[in-house]
Amino acid sequence: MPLPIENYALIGDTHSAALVGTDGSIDWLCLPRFDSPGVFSALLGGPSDGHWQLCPAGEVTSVHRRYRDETMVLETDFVTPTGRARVIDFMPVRDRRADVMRVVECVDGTVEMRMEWVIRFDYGEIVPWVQRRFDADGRPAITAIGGPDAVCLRGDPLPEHDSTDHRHTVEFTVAAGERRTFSMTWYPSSDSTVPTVHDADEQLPRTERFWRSWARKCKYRGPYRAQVVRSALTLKALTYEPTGGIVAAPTTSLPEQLGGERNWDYRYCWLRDASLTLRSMLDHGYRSEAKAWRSWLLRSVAGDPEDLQILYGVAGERRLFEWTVDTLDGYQGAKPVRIGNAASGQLQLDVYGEVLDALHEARVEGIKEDDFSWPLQLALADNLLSKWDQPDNGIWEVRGELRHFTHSRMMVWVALDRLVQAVERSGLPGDVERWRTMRDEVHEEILTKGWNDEVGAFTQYYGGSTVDAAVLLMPQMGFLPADDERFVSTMAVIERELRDGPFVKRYSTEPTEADKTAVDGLSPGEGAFLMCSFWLVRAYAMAGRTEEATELFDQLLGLCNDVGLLAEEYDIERNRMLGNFPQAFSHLALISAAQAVTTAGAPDRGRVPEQSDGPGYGEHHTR
Ligand SMILES: OC[C@H]1O[C@H](O[C@H]2O[C@H](CO)[C@@H](O)[C@H](O)[C@H]2O)[C@H](O)[C@@H](O)[C@@H]1O
Repeated sequence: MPLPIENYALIGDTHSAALVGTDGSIDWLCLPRFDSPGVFSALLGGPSDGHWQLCPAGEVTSVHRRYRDETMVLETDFVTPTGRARVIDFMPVRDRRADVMRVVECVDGTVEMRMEWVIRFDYGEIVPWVQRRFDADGRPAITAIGGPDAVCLRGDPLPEHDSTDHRHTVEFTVAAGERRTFSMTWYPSSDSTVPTVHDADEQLPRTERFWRSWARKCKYRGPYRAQVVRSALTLKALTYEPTGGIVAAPTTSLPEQLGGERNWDYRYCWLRDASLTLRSMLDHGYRSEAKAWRSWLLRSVAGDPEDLQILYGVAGERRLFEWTVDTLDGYQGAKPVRIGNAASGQLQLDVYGEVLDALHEARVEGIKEDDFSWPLQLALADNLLSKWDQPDNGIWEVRGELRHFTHSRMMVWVALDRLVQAVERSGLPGDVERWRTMRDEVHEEILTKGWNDEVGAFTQYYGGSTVDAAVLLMPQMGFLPADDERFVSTMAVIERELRDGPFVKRYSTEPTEADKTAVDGLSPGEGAFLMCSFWLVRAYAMAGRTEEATELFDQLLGLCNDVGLLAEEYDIERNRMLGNFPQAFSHLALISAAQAVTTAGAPDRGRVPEQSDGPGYGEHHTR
């Protein structure tokens, strides 16, 4: 049985990433890319679907783990009755191959360790052909080959094969001061030679230097620096370095409802998620990531703008057909396990607003347009104008009826507004008269059709009677000021209908009296959506409700797991994380809320160097 989601930590090499449990087991890893088939898929089934466990053989009295300061190098300390062993896990920043390295150190006493390595390619389907061989340097290795993939395992001692269930296991003892290293390297099965081993003593400091130098660039200097940097590191770990694409999360099918069907594959680049990530990186000094993402975007959407998709593969791939892995039981039984994402074929008008807003922000930050980037925005504008008034699937990618979602309409306004600003402020060429007229028409339309007098709020969609947390973005996007009485009233309805303690649901998944069909076309029930809570923090801060903003933000920080990570959603009743993990949405929203709280409390804060004295993880977990 896989662990609770919050018991995992992430290691990565900006090509792919692995989840390591508090039990020392790597239960999720896809190689060579984020969206490649899993080589360890125990997370979505059981141990026999592939995992790599390294932990004490006997009783463990406690486990403590942390990232090595501002890096993605994980340290897990296992305390046992006979001593304390430390496992250091990391993925060296890549040159041409993919490695996972695990170092065991005995901190004190003596500890009997156990390693179990179960390698399965293609999401648990392929039991590979395993051999003991020697690499080019004559060192012993175990190689596993299946289809296009091969891996080799090195270390001392190497595990023994158990032919009954195709596991490899070994036990060994470490005494205080002793150290053992293990590594697993992925390579194409067509390579005839086994790659030589990389030296952990070189790779560890090199990997640490990479992450530290990246973290040092973060401009945020307020009381929440530790949490902001951890979130920024997580976003960087979700970036596919060769192309600049950013995945929404490194996992698929971690359920939004335990045992439920709301299981989706997030190992792709959503224009929405990536645009929001880019904005948050730009706000904190990461210009080169912003430029790389812009290039990814330009390449991905190049071609006929009519064919614009709302998500792409990490290298810009368009075919992301959704299918299910029926041989996997799903995370703690939540079936199906989905690969690919059918949302790629949806119409989501808000995406135009998010993309044009992020590119506007890049311009404001001094990233110049080039021969490709402004013509592309003009093409996006033409494309939007050909469909701007159609009903769509909305930000939440509903699989029910298409509607005029108020948030989508607002983001159409954002798209037009940023185009107008490009001409007015940056002197770029464009049909500004037309855009300005349409922008003002859409504004008026939302104020009329999105507003419901009886409810006293902007509703989820035109003609509806329920609310949606996405409307909290109105002041942030510049659509209405935070003290506008219609927004203040909408915020009150959202607090009443969707808020429970620090948690905010994105919308109600229950059918209503007025509308018998659940808006998302799925069976009811899901967790609270963490990004929505961070939006509320920001809305409070913008409305001058500083104390409420700070209090809510501190409570939300308390929901982060012991190493500062957040999933997409939270199960309020069971006090557990839900959904794909860690999710870019949650972390980018944390960064943006931290900035809002910091500057709302003291407008000159946020850029002033000072010591981090904010609350730590897990310290404010109250409802
Ligand atoms: O709620 C149903 C939809 O759920 C997923 O979409 C969510 O994740 C996306 C990636 O983070 C995000 O952009 C979107 O706003 C979220 O609602 C899933 O990917 C969809 O296929 C599914 O219909």
